[in-house]
Amino acid sequence: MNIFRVFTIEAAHRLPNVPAGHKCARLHGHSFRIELHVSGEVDPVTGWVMDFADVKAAFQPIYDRLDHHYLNEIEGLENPTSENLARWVWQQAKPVLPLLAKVVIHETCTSGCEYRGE
Ligand SMILES: Nc1nc2c(c(=O)[nH]1)N=C([C@H](O)[C@H](O)COP(=O)(O)OP(=O)(O)OP(=O)(O)O)CN2
Ligand SMILES: [Zn+2]
Repeated sequence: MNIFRVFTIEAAHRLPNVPAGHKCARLHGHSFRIELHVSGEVDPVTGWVMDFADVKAAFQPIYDRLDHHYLNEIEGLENPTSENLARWVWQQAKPVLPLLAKVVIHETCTSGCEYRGE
């Protein structure tokens, strides 16, 4: 069974390695939507894989590093594309959420990526 919890962060970034003149080289911001997907067996007593509240609690310190921050200043996010953000979130969250199965980043309403840790 797969469960998920959705988080929204407000954050600024710029992409340092895009071609000259690319709009994303300029400082701008997004309301990034971050989905954490957790997979496991449904416990027959609780009826859940894990408590959504425990997903939230595990992610909170990571969330606090991202929300209302300039992503480029965060170690490991010097080039904060959606892809690199997904991998960074995975690397931070997997140790505290061992059942983590997928990270989905929505950078805008229409663009984003999925990462399963490969
Ligand atoms: N593969 C990726 N491509 C782009 C990324 C990225 O992280 N990975 N990021 C950007 C920019 O940060 C940009 O802010 C988002 O891109 P885009 O979807 O083009 O944004 P718009 O909302 O401006 O799209 P329009 O439909 O053109 O208005 C760029 N590419
Ligand atoms: Zn952007």
